[in-house]
Amino acid sequence: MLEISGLRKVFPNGVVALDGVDLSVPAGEIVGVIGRSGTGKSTLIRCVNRLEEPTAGTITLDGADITRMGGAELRATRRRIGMIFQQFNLLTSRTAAENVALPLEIAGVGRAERGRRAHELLELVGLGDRGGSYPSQLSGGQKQRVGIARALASEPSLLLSDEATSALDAETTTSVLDLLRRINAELGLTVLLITHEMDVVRAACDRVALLDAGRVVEEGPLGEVVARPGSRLASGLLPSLGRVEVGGHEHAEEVVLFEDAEERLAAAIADGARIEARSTERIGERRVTRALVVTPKEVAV
Ligand SMILES: Nc1ncnc2c1ncn2[C@@H]1O[C@H](COP(=O)(O)OP(=O)(O)OP(=O)(O)O)[C@@H](O)[C@H]1O
Repeated sequence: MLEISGLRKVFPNGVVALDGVDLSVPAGEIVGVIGRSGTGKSTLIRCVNRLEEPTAGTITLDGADITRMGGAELRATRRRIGMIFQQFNLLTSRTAAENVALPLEIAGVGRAERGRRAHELLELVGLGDRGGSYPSQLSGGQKQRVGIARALASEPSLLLSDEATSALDAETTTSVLDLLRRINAELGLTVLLITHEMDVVRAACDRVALLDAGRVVEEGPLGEVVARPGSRLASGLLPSLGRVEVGGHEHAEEVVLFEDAEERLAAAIADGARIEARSTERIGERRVTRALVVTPKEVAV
């Protein structure tokens, strides 16, 4: 469990990047932090492993406050926190297996054991046969898989993902996010992921927080936020189905319905409504149906 409380970061030039962030990342969940460019997402994630020094606030991982740690304790905690990056950050002069083995080398693990673990981790991310390849011989998606295997080498309990799919095309993004979900389920890994893309949140996260000007302005489980009227996260997660031209005696409305969608729409149709467009998808733990409904003015869905 990661618990961030009252986190502030003021840079020496006076920029307030984080202005009192409160955020809980429950153990074993994937939490997405979404926000526009410059809202403090990178700064937040960098404070968690102390690549950036917080100005105030606390960050506790399984009860221990990371902001107060130093020396050996901080180094040991950092080993429990893996990180993956937008640009993969692989060493170009090393093979995939050697990149994965790097954290183990730094931790003083012997050569044979490093090789065995690196191979195991590459198998886990679907690259069991590419250990001898150099980064230049791998696709973007494969490089990120190597990055994920490397992040898992020190058996972290928390994985930080900094726009890990932003440099990848849509199809590769889907497969990397599927991999993250799989390792989250198989290894019970907790994941804090930052992104500027709602599609990433929809595909990968259990919970989401909206960061705006250095503060969390809205957050919750995906299935809960989509049901909040007027929520910025809900409108981001549920893009509009489009517009329809209607006559003066008709009324067009986009409705969001949940588990009782079929009954509600059937009742509306029985009352004379027509459905111009609809889509149903699973968001978090809920089945969400959006429908563009045209009704005679006196009927409501
Ligand atoms: N080292 C630094 N010194 C001064 N200001 C900084 C520094 N790093 C970031 N900032 C500023 O802090 C604010 C938050 O930046 P941050 O990179 O955390 O945002 P972000 O949401 O990750 O944006 P992006 O998606 O563009 O990376 C911005 O105004 C940025 O210019």
